[in-house]
Amino acid sequence: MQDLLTRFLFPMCPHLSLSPPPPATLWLLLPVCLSVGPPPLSEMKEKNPWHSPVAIIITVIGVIVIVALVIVAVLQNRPLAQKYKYGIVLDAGSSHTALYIYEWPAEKDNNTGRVEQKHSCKVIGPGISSYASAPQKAGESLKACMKEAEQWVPVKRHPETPLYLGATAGMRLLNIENSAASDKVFEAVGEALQKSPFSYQGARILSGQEEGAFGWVTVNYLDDRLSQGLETTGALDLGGASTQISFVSDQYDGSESPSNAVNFRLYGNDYELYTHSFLCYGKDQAQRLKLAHQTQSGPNAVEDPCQHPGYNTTKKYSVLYDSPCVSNRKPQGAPATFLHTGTGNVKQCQDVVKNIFNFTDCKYSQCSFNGVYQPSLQGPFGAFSAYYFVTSFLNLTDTSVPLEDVRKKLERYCATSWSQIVQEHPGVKEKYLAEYCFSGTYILTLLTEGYNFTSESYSNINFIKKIKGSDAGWTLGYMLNLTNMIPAEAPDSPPLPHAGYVSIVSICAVVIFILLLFSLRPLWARHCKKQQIV
Ligand SMILES: Nc1ncnc2c1ncn2[C@@H]1O[C@H](COP(=O)(O)OP(=O)(O)OP(=O)(O)O)[C@@H](O)[C@H]1O
Repeated sequence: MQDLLTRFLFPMCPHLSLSPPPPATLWLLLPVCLSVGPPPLSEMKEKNPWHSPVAIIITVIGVIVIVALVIVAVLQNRPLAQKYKYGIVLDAGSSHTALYIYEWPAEKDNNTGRVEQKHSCKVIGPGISSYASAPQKAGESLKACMKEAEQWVPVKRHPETPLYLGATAGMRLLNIENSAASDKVFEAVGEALQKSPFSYQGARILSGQEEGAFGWVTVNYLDDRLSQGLETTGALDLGGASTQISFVSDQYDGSESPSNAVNFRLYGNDYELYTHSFLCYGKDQAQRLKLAHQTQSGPNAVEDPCQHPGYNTTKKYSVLYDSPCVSNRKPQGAPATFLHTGTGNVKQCQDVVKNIFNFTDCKYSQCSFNGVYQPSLQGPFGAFSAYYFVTSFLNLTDTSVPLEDVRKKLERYCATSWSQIVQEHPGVKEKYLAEYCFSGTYILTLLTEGYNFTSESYSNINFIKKIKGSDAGWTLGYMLNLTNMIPAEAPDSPPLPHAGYVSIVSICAVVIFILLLFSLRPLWARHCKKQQIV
């Protein structure tokens, strides 16, 4: 090649030198040769070589190349039409089933905080455990939400979209009571879900520990605490049939009560999580526990301080005791029904509620209740599900309000007559309305006497429904875990973002081009001089 240059190209530039320069400098001289062109000897000293037509052409080409480079850099980094992936989780709870659709950018499977809830659908009817005597209906009940999901997820993504069903305390209880019935419900549900166009990954009962731990993952993932290695938030979940508490405590290394430990390695950080699920201490089952206690003394009628004055309803024993949480407490010779009336007295309600807890037995260094170990509370807490439904209805989500004032507010609410409550809240389900006084009292008792939140630490609780548009609950954490979307190690990131890299390369190309031209000027001048001398 150098030979070619010496033979053909160099003679085209006789103005540079009569004897060809060494081959290594030929390449460097070439642009100068072409750009400068052979000036007439007379003008050699005066005329600015940069004004020659070839120089202008070369400059224009240089500018075009630079503009092209910049255009390539800009096009390379323009926001592309984003492609998304999807995942669907059905939360088959004790009181109802809900479907959640999650969405994340297709190329960012492993990135942090990018999975978001796209849509949720509340299945009409009760939880799947209520279909024990007609399992087919459990499957049918899911159809409407599954149809909705088909519309929300783009058709071409259907076959690759994983679909999971996780059942919680309602099915845990049914499984304890009648495992054959629980299997049949799962069979029916599985059949229905297999017919969907999604990639069905199975239905199973989550353990209480999983429910607590995945709720904690969800809260901390959505808050970007895991990826950034920040202090984590504890998770408080109050369902219909069970309740979970999960948090990281410096005091807990799993040696005391190891059954409460869950270990995670997420984004390069190790977490030793304390978690406990109390079966039968969800809001609905706790109400049963309380009524079961109250009906012991007088089976025909219960005067309930947790119901509003004027509340008066006949209830069936068969319904009240239809749960393994209370079935062994049914009073001997109990009538078919009992009269449930209200007196609306919070202090007495608190005393009745306390009866469902055992605060005395504890074989560990410290306990929450029922002999369950609990390390000292630490850090902020997110409280969701029924914690939020109840406190938001009662206007008690502001935890900066002193606990004493919260209690006074609840006292006034409970003392309000039932007729007034119904009149003031025409749009609220009567079942919920009848329970807010009890639920509020239960939540305060559970938090303060059960989990040992004090007047100070109570203000560390945040009652939440959603975080950045996604519902707080176990479902997102469950899906992130099953799809391996949270890496154990922090992902290696390139030292520069792509846009930065392209910009730096472009700038360097321009600078090198300019430096090259300038560095060749003396060379060019020397050759011109040589020509003059000759
Ligand atoms: N708007 C509301 N007001 C009051 N209570 C509500 C409201 N919506 C739901 N609930 C009740 O809150 C409780 C918790 O609901 P959630 O859906 O979280 O529980 P679940 O998943 O059915 O229960 P579990 O997790 O124990 O299986 C249930 O008792 C439910 O009936």
